[in-house]
Amino acid sequence: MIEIKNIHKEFDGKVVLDGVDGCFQKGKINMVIGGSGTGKSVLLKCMIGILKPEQGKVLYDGRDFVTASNDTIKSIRREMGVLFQGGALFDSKTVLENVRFPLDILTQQSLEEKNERALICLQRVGLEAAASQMPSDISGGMKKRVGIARAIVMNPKYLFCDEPNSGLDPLTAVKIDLLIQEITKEFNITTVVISHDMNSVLRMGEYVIFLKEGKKLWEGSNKTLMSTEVPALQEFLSTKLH
Ligand SMILES: Nc1ncnc2c1ncn2[C@@H]1O[C@H](COP(=O)(O)OP(=O)(O)OP(=O)(O)O)[C@@H](O)[C@H]1O
Repeated sequence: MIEIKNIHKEFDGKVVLDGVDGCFQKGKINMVIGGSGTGKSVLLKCMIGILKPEQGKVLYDGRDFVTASNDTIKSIRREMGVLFQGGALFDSKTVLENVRFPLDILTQQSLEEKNERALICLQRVGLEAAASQMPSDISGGMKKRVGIARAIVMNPKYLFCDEPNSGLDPLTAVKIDLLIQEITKEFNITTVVISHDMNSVLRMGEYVIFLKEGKKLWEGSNKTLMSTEVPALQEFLSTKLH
């Protein structure tokens, strides 16, 4: 479980996150939604330690990431998998080398062990046949799958996905959502997904927080989302679902 408490973040006096709370459960797809510029990516960056909030706590199963010692930060980082927007693959590495990369920098395993683990993860996303291909030779959907394989290669407890569907056609988007859902359940991961895609939110958002201008204005499940009485969320939904 990840709990965020009273997160504040500002840049040059401009408040971007204003006291955001949330509780992201294990084995569930937790989603952060909201319009453009409302602080979703900044929240994700505060959660994974790319940015430091001025105030607030990010508790990983009770361990506060914001004030943790370097050793605790390192061990929590090893428990995180991140699927970056666009996949963020290294163009000069093969698919297998991309998936193996976290093992190369974070473990002392032999090359054989690392390749074996990377191949298992590639199999899990249905891409073992593409192991020796270069990222430039595979489709956008395949790149996302490689990104997912890389994100799970360290057996994470926590998985973060930033706009996993961006740039994908609707059918491929559904397949990527399904894969993220299956992996979350199969390995009992606390998964946090930032999304613009309402189809995706309605399909899989077991816990959803809605941000507007850096504040959390609503939280609930995909089942209760459409009956919200929060005007800002109603307005957001009306622009997304015509
Ligand atoms: N490093 C930074 N320095 C200054 N301002 C920043 C920085 N990062 C983000 N911001 C500002 O914080 C606000 C929130 O940005 P953020 O990227 O979190 O929005 P978002 O909700 O993810 O939007 P989108 O859906 O368009 O990606 C924006 O006004 C943005 O300009």
